[in-house]
Amino acid sequence: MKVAVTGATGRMGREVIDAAREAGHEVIGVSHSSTGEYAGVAIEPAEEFATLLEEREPDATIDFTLPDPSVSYVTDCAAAGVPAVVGTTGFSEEHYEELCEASKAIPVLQAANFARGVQGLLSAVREAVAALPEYDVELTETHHNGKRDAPSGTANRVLDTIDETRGESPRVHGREGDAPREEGEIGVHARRAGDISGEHEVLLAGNHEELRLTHRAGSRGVFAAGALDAAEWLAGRSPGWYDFSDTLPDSQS
Ligand SMILES: NC(=O)C1=CN([C@@H]2O[C@H](COP(=O)(O)OP(=O)(O)OC[C@H]3O[C@@H](n4cnc5c(N)ncnc54)[C@H](OP(=O)(O)O)[C@@H]3O)[C@@H](O)[C@H]2O)C=CC1
Ligand SMILES: O=C(O)C1=N[C@H](C(=O)O)C[C@H](O)C1
Repeated sequence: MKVAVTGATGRMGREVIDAAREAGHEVIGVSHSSTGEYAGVAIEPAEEFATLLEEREPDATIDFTLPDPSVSYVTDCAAAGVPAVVGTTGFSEEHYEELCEASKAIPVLQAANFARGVQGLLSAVREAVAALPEYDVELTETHHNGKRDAPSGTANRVLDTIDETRGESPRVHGREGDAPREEGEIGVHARRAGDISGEHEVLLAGNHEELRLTHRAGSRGVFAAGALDAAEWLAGRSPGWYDFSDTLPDSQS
């Protein structure tokens, strides 16, 4: 597969390039900040991305950047007919609308977390919340000190999953003050420290017992591997909006 990697000099961009090279793929790096070479891969300037897509015709693009550049890259992919895998998080509603617009022309797969275990976490959370509707729920996510968006994209996905199961709950971010917990609220806590790749813990408590569901990524390589699998799966698909769960073995599609 020939794959273009945007945000090539970022933490995830470098990780995806390493994984793609390891798997024997042809890689085109794209960066807004530097050109040259990384791991034997030529890094092309972002302003030439649209031309590069037309001339080099990659099978897919993998993007881990920021919301605005991500939407811009995917819009160029739509114009050139190149499938887009998007790992970027922190999108607004307006960003999602633009990504959905692009998905009318090309297949787009956006996922807040490309670790396969997170699909297991989402299923476990759905089941636990359904089985224990009166238990208090608190969510804690922990990431490296360079992460910008909070709560994480994965945390937001977990919160949406809880809402889908037991109805919309008020979210209390980083609780403080002088009042007991309100019934039904969900506490959301974001920690930033060191080089932690990503940890999400859902705590359910009640009836003098606790249930803790935790996913911990051991390295960023986990996300890069999932994104590459998604790109291989997405290449050649029809235009549309796809979820990472669609690519996994027990999926119906
Ligand atoms: N879905 C998942 O599984 C995962 C998602 N993520 C998400 O991926 C995103 C990136 O994370 P991470 O790699 O740690 O972040 P980094 O800050 O390390 O990398 C982001 C890269 O985006 C590019 N960029 C920044 N500003 C601009 C701009 N104005 N125009 C174009 N490109 C720009 C830069 O690369 P360059 O200078 O080369 O252009 C930068 O290095 C985040 O949203 C994070 O939450 C992270 C891990 C896993
Ligand atoms: O920024 C990160 O590093 C990560 N971001 C994703 C998120 O926001 O959920 C996924 C993963 O936890 C790592």
